[in-house]
Amino acid sequence: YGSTRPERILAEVKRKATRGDARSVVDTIDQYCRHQEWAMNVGDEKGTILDSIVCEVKPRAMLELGTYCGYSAVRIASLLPPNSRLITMEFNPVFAAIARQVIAWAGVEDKVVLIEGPSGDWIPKMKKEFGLTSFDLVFLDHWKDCYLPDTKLMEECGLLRTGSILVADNVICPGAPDYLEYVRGSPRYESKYFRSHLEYTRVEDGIEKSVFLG
Ligand SMILES: O=C(NCCCCc1cc2cnccc2s1)c1cc(-c2ccc(F)cc2)cc(O)c1O
Ligand SMILES: [Mg+2]
Repeated sequence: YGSTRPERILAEVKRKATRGDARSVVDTIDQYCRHQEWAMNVGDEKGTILDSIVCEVKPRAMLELGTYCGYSAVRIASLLPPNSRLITMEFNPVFAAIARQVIAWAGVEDKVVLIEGPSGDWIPKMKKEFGLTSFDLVFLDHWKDCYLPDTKLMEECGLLRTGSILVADNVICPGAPDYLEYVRGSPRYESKYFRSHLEYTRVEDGIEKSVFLG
């Protein structure tokens, strides 16, 4: 029987990473995905860009769309100030089950809430479910054709405030052209592109950072 890629990544984390050491979990996954088998983590190069934005913003309330194995959730959670929380959303229950274990192994489970299901269903009920006013920072890393509709939905649901920051992975590869056109063309956003590469490859990719102006 074949294990899944996320299961093999979890096995590698349990074998090689130090329990409670988020950095070692991140490095173990990067090593494995660079040298053994590619996987769609944001990766070390784009991860460094994400780290710098998280450190600059110091979000109290952060949302991640697209958990996968929990790589970026661990990366982000390890940088969050005390009393802040990352809500990360995953559609695929198999990925979510693996991510919960990776997050626990890294010892950041008290900063992370993992929710399962499609973003379109969850976004309208997040304020009530989590007693939120708005998100300080949102990392978009889920279906690329959902970046734009979900951004509009977050605006409509009042989940963005003046100064909220959107960080979008993969705006070049696989690409999110409609999203890019929107945030770059809208007077309600101040957008900036950080050129990088698709995780573990030489293919061009990048991260778009967009400040909501209200
Ligand atoms: O698809 C990607 N990520 C999204 C997985 C969608 C799952 C979810 C949907 C959904 C809906 N609602 C709530 C939560 C969620 S989670 C992705 C793909 C590549 C890639 C793949 C092949 C390739 F040749 C080149 C790049 C690289 C990346 O960095 C990616 O992030
Ligand atoms: Mg991605």
